[in-house]
Amino acid sequence: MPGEQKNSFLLLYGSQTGQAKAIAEEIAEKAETQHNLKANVYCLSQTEKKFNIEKEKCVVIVTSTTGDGEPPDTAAKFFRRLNKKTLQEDYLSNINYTLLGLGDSNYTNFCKCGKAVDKRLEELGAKRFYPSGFADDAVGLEVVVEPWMDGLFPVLQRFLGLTPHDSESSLANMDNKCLNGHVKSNSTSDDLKNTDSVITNDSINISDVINTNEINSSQLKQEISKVDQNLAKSNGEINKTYKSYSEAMTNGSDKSIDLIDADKVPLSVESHKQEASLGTSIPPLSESSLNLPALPPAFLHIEFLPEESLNGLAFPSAATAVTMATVISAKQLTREDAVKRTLCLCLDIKNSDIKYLPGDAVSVVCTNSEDEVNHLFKRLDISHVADQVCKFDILPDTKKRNPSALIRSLVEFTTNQSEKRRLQELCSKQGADHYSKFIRESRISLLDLLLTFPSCNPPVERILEHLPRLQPRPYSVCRSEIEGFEESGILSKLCVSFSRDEQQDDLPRYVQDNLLLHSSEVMTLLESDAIVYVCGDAKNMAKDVNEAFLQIIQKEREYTEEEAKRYVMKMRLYKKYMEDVWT
Ligand SMILES: Cc1cc2nc3c(=O)[nH]c(=O)nc-3n(C[C@H](O)[C@H](O)[C@H](O)COP(=O)(O)O)c2cc1C
Repeated sequence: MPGEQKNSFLLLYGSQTGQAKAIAEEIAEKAETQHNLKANVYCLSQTEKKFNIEKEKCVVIVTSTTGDGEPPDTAAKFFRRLNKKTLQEDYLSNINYTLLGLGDSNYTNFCKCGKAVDKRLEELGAKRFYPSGFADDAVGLEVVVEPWMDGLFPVLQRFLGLTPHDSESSLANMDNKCLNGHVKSNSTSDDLKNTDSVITNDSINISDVINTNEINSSQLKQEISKVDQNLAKSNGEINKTYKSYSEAMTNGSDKSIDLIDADKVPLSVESHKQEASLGTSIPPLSESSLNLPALPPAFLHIEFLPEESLNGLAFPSAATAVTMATVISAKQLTREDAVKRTLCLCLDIKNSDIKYLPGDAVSVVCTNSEDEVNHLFKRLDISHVADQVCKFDILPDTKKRNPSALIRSLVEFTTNQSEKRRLQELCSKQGADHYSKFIRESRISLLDLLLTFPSCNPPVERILEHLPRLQPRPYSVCRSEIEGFEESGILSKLCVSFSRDEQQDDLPRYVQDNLLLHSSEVMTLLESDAIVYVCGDAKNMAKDVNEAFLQIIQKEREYTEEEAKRYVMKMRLYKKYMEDVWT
């Protein structure tokens, strides 16, 4: 834009739940602090107010996809403007852009919004100065985001005519037009079993793990005594990342090994040798060819607390203190052959202060298995302090609280050279595929990693930097009270669907069936300014409900599918179609 600094570029984000925004902010921060670049960051909703894309020279867009392949609410206006049929073919011929799409391959329309914007920009003459990337939440956004971001800066510097700090552009590594994080197959135990041909002497296998009883813990002990600290018996937090090794490695195979109960180990070693090999087929890389992410400084400090301060720590989002409830009955709602079992649990909260209304959410705090926690304590050699209470603090002068990627941070604490090498490979750009396959898709946990790399002995603070807090599980409160609303006239009509109950075939099983059954009434309501609230499962219910509305509009008003879609899109835009959905 006229008057802009030479090193500046426009950075736009479209975000529904905050991830694209956070990534855009990270790009802006890195651009400024590490690459002498200046990002002018705006939400896509600020189109025409803060920026006019057609007047820009260099634009970076980060956008997610929501609903059933829809743009985030904040990007809807931008999206509509961009899709105007009246725009000339060369409308954006002056701009140069790149795009990072966020999505989730569990959804049918993976990264639909990012892909549509990318395509439309190209159609309107915009030039892609750096390959667009599409990151998949199902396997971890970082698998694509990190290398994409790393490669972006040198290209931006060159593009803006600045001297790059690092002329080594990763463009060379990106021979595709787009960097696509959509993982097509799921890595299973079979994938791992079938790696015979690639197992080398370098491979790390389970027999190494199990036979290595001697863990070098001196470093850890040193670290612990240095900060004179205790560890809380925060088993939830410590244990959150643990998935049983057997689950991760053999995926339900009857040969599965049981690491859950430490006392039940020793494990059946031989039959699992191959399953446990991690990333063995990465071609040998020279030290200098490994492009590892920089390791940020540690930021966590641990402090003793007196015994009496145990418990009472509220969850940030909780409206009440955590209280104990007794399960007084449990009834299975689903049939025996149902894919998923649903239970109706009755909890006794007589002795608690909890009061609730329909619409509130009650969260259940599920603890982790004590055995798993103990196993991790044992591996970290901290069992002797595990029952003591402690407080974590971010060290003063910490600029950024994001830890480095877990595996990257483990490298420096690994003494065995071949293990170290394997970890380095797994966190290098070149090892990204293997990271996806052997770590992320196989759902390898922290404990799995530590067991697989026995010479890796990180101090506990570095581990804690990576562990997410144990999250409470929210359940919506609903009571039969709502029927009272109908009786008292607050509700003029109530239609309910009980999809899991045994019922006659001709009755509407799902909410979408009920909508279609009342098609004409629903259409009348839509036209009299009704607001639709959709709440629940995103993948099936919200998608099918959206489809039911499209059908109703087409049927009742003889609209084409395109027109019906525009109708619903408009409702979304004017907040007449609201979703609170999750997967
Ligand atoms: C309700 C909902 C619907 C979603 N629909 C899609 C979809 O249709 N296609 C897709 O690729 N990802 C979909 N996603 C995944 C998001 O795009 C992905 O999680 C992304 O990282 C979210 O970024 P944001 O926080 O910036 O919105 C959906 C996520 C949610 C919560």
